[in-house]
Amino acid sequence: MSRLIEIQNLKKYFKTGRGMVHAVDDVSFSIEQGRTMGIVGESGCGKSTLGRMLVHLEESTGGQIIFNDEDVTQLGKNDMKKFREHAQIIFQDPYSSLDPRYTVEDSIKESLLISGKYNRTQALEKTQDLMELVGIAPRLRLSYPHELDGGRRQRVGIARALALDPEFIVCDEPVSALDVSIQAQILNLLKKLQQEHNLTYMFITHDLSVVKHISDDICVMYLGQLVETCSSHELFEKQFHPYTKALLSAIPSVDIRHKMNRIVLKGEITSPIDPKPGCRFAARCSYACEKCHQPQKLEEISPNHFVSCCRAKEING
Ligand SMILES: Nc1ncnc2c1ncn2[C@@H]1O[C@H](COP(=O)(O)OP(=O)(O)OP(=O)(O)O)[C@@H](O)[C@H]1O
Repeated sequence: MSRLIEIQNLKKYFKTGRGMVHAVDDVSFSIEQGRTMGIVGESGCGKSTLGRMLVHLEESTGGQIIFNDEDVTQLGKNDMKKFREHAQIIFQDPYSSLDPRYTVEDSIKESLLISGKYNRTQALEKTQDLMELVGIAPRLRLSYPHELDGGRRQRVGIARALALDPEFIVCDEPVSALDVSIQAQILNLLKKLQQEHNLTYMFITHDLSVVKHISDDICVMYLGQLVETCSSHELFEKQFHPYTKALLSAIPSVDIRHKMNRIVLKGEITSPIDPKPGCRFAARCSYACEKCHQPQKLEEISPNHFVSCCRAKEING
């Protein structure tokens, strides 16, 4: 397996009237071709900002994004245009990302025509192929977004993302706005497309049962930082970071072996504005001590399982 995307010390800070928001702070990980990296963490931890940087909808403040061995943050205008064809995004709410004045056909055809790679006839043919690929009936080609249900709208969003044959897709909460029955259909469609087209996904969600179903590997984020990462299978078996333990303890489990006592977090959430060095979870962590106020490093605690907690070994025996 080869590495498709690697991010190194990636940062995004937003300047605000009250100070600098550290939305993504020194995050590093990589994704192998054809695999899905799940990104989990509570609201405001920087998931969407990270996703937007990886498809260059947002400029990074620092760090590197290596895509197919090239640093995307250093690309010129023409190479950036090419990169943006290879890296696409699917949004949570296709209703707001689709133009209400465009029919299904126009929405999908648009990016094909803008790319300059297809003439009108070819773009129309490819649009029809894409509709079939994502399961939109031909009779819906002239429908407008408001005439479609949520599932079909998301299928249009997926067809648009696939139009230029990308290698990498950021899926930013793509099923959170859908009914549970439709969620499964869209997740299965994404999996099928991944297998057929060897796609690499970064899948952002706050829903742990969704991430368990779809991801090969998982990154757990807390207030802009990566606190734990390993394979999905391993994370649901054994967590080392106190925040990951609390996050996973909230999932209802029918399997008695994996039943965890719910850990209710107490204490103030640290502000993302000009945070102090040290563990950002310390204010809510029952294991916090003096050492936690010093900068923490992501360390390999077992093969391919990385944790950013100076007490991880001690508290896990
Ligand atoms: N344009 C911006 N200007 C200032 N702050 C921003 C901006 N965009 C995001 N932020 C802040 O950056 C932090 C991370 O936001 P982000 O939307 O990436 O988190 P998230 O984990 O995706 O949250 P959610 O699950 O609610 O979408 C938050 O504190 C947010 O308020």
